[in-house]
Amino acid sequence: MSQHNASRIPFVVANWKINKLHADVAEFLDKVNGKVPAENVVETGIAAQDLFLSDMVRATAQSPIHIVAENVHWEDSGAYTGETSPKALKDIGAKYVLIGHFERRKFFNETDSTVNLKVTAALRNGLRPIIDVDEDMSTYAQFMDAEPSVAQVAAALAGVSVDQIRNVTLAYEPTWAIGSGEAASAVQAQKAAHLIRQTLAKLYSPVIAEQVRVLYGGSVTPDNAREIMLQKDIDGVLVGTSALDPEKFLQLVAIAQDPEVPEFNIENT
Ligand SMILES: O=C(CO)COP(=O)(O)O
Repeated sequence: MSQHNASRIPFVVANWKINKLHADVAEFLDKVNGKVPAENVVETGIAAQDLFLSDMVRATAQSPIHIVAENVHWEDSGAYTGETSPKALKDIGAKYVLIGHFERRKFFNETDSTVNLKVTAALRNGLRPIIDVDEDMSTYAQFMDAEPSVAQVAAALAGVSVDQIRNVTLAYEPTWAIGSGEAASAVQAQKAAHLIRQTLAKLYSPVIAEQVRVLYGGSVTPDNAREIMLQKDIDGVLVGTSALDPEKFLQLVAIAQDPEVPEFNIENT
């Protein structure tokens, strides 16, 4: 993982989806504040519902944890009832935004073209996109061609400049692994991350491809994270269920910090 390139600091991102209430958010942050490493060692982010983000920015003001939105609109302002402006997210102190998550594609009709509009809107406003690319079982069979993932990467990044790509993180999340308890194997995840990196090399350059972070997401737990994070092209994890638990979140961060260490002891944090 990141030891291969200094710009690829390991990154652990929690995606809470819509699973926490106000009091749960405060309790979680109380438990992890002061226990995550500096952001030049492991970067950490927590994605939550928009309505909690301002409170979370305040609660983590003294912490390196970054606050992540789960979605964003592609226009900065205007008559778009119910949407969230990228300008407003930047204004409240959000740093990253998830774009193109499989659940957004499945339940809210997001397409490659709306993903691309959102990516460019985020970058225009100084937000860093974490772009999800997925793959379903039927395409996995022809995985070495892996056109869907490759096509999603290319479509999401249309119009993204060489300067902007440095602020982009990609996340490979196979649809069948999300919430299923069945993560991709480390080898499968590595193959996909490598393919994403090859796509970046074609779109930009081999040097840039080595500088962009690629995460894995889908049923990551403290038990399987170590092997996944040891893979050469994987720079971190995007975690749903396990990251609802503050202790597991801290375990994942500790693994990202040093995946070679076999056992993590929470007492040592
Ligand atoms: O969707 C995910 C992260 O974005 C993964 O969710 P799970 O970790 O619950 O599989």
